[in-house]
Amino acid sequence: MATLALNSLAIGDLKNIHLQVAAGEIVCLSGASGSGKSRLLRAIADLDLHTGNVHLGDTNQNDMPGHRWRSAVMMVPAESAWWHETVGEHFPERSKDALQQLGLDADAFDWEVTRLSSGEKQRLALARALARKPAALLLDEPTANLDKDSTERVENWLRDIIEEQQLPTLWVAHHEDQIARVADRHFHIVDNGIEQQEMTG
Ligand SMILES: Nc1ncnc2c1ncn2[C@@H]1O[C@H](COP(=O)(O)OP(=O)(O)OP(=O)(O)O)[C@@H](O)[C@H]1O
Repeated sequence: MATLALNSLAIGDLKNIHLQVAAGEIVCLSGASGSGKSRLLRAIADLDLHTGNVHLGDTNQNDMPGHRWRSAVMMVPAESAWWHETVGEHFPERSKDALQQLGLDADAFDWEVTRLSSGEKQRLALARALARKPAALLLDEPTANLDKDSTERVENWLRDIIEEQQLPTLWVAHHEDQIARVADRHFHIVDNGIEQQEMTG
């Protein structure tokens, strides 16, 4: 049950970012294309050089080896890389629950990754990330390739897990209606910083 805290974080054009995401809270981040949303997530995941501090609970990002930090503060990028031939090889164990809850065929573990549609890849990337039991989540447009039904199914699945496992979550989203459905708070990138928005609905 930890808070994810950004203090004076700076990367690219984004400067002096301060934000605390509480355990179980979903903070949505929006901004124009190229405004730095993905780079901000990459800085928090310690994938790109940045200045400032990121803490998960009492742990400073700088005090933990990068690979351990990234398995705790798990980023799901918009486009995931797949290292093995079949889907199942990317998972520590073959629990079919997540697949079914995401509306995927229970046999998907045996499929070759190349056979997956972009929407299936996106759902599997989420299932793969959650199977590793992270302590915080960074989601980069997690439903970008999904139709309306799949989007709502994935939103509900994520919200349940985030609540149940009390994961502080930063969720990059473009659509106001999605933000209204999932966000506890919403920030928009303005003038190289983030500005809290009023929640609608
Ligand atoms: N490694 C890098 N070094 C320097 N500049 C970079 C690097 N990666 C991305 N950029 C630039 O930083 C800016 C922000 O990119 P980013 O991918 O974070 O935007 P974004 O807000 O996520 O956009 P979109 O909504 O289109 O995905 C862009 O101008 C991009 O070209």
